[in-house]
Amino acid sequence: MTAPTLNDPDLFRQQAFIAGAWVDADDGRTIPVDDPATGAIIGHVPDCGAPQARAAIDAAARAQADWKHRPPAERAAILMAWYDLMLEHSEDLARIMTIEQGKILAEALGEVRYAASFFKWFAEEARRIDGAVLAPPARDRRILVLKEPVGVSAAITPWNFPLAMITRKCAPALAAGCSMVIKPSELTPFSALAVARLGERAGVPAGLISIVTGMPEAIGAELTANPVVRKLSFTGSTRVGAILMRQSADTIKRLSLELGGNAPFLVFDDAACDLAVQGAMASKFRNAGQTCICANRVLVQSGIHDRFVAHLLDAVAALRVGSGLDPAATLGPLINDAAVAKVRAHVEDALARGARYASAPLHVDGRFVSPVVLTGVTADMLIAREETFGPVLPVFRFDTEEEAVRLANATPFGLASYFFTGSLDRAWRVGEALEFGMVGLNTGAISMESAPFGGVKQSGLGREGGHPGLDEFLEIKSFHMGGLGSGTA
Ligand SMILES: NC(=O)c1ccc[n+]([C@@H]2O[C@H](COP(=O)([O-])OP(=O)(O)OC[C@H]3O[C@@H](n4cnc5c(N)ncnc54)[C@H](O)[C@@H]3O)[C@@H](O)[C@H]2O)c1
Ligand SMILES: O=C[C@H](O)CS(=O)(=O)O
Repeated sequence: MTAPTLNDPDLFRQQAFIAGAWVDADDGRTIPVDDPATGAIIGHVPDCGAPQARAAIDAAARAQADWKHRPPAERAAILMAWYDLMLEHSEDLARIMTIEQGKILAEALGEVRYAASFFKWFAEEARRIDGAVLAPPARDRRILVLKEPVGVSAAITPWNFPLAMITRKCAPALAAGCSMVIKPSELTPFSALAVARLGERAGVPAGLISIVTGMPEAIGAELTANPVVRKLSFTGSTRVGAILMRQSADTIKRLSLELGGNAPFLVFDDAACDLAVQGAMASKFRNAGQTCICANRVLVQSGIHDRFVAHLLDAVAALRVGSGLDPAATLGPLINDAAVAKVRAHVEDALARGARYASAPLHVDGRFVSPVVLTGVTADMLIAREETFGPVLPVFRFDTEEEAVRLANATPFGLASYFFTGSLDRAWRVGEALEFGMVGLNTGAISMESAPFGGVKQSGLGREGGHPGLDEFLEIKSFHMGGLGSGTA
């Protein structure tokens, strides 16, 4: 076993965090976790089942009964202490993330800061959860609109951003006065356990959050069926999101679903070419292409196509594939062998249907995959219809704006989209015509704690981040007072 070398070894936890205690699985079973770069086992976590998930839910209910009455300033102070501890331990958190998920250390550090920012932003907002007093409908009536915490919430999170996808849920939940039971991906549990340890140090009350590690089906079944859980926040594939939605129906849970994407990236003739190349590189190759919002289809207008591709190839040629711990690397390994197989299948299918390599051909070494640019890509190819989730940039050619928007929208997904143009008129037309939850105009960077993040169609329900992210954990109560002034009140 090759556990990460840390400044604070206490942050590398190989036990689940349930009801304020660090525990093994009831039956002692564990799950190995490997380093995507080497395949070496870095450690094991408990394979907890439904009973331990139930214990976490019961503890969350007990803790939330008090937490919801804590003054917002007290809740905010704990979230800010958690924020400070995340930044203080950012190097260790990044190292754990790189070793279990594979992303290059610089990106892991970026994720730690991005993840921590949700604690700060929602600590500030915890003090501003106000309701309303309505204009009285009659002399003897008064109506208050109260905002109250949903109650016990659950979160199920993916492997590709193992810290940010947790804090993007946990921060608003606690700010709103809720508690949360978290099931991280079995592929990247150590980041979740480390941030829970810091939460414990920050003063998060015992039981308010739990990290239940283990294979997903049994834990997920409990989190979705247990009526004490009033809210499920899921980030992951659309396939699993649909399963969880069905499983949550019997108890009518509030749902936040952050699901898959198939982002179009449009480059019009009047775009600033270098800016568009920078945007494509930032969007496509972050986390080796393993992000829900990365450019999955790059559509380039005929007049700029060849110039854009030429500049793009220069930028791609500068990428360096290697271990995330190698300071010279800019592309880490993919998460597992299945991810590599999907990338290979997409490239082979595209080539078989007429696409061509513009870059060097695909080269695979274990889970290290070379960056590839394909041209002559068309809508009938797998790479156009599915998330590739790897460092392959497919270039489509289009002639008219109408054709570009039609092609962009021709997907059941609607998460992120991007377009580059120098025309203000086109910016409004295309920005409003794109059927996606998020649009980047002349930028490939659209993730920040203050802006609502989420998708339409089969990319999900609800939003995370910003004020909508807080509303996901609040209920509205209309409080009607009658008989006032009658001497009976
Ligand atoms: N929209 C977003 O914000 C966002 C962010 C990150 C990732 N994603 C999407 O997530 C996917 C990649 O992440 P992934 O491979 O971890 O997704 P995944 O759906 O395979 O797994 C996500 C989580 O769900 C759990 N899970 C799997 N099957 C389950 C079941 N039957 N019951 C309960 N839980 C179950 C997993 O253990 C994991 O914790 C991609 O599609 C990506 O687009 C979306
Ligand atoms: O993979 C999806 C993540 O939500 C991307 S980001 O961390 O929000 O940029």
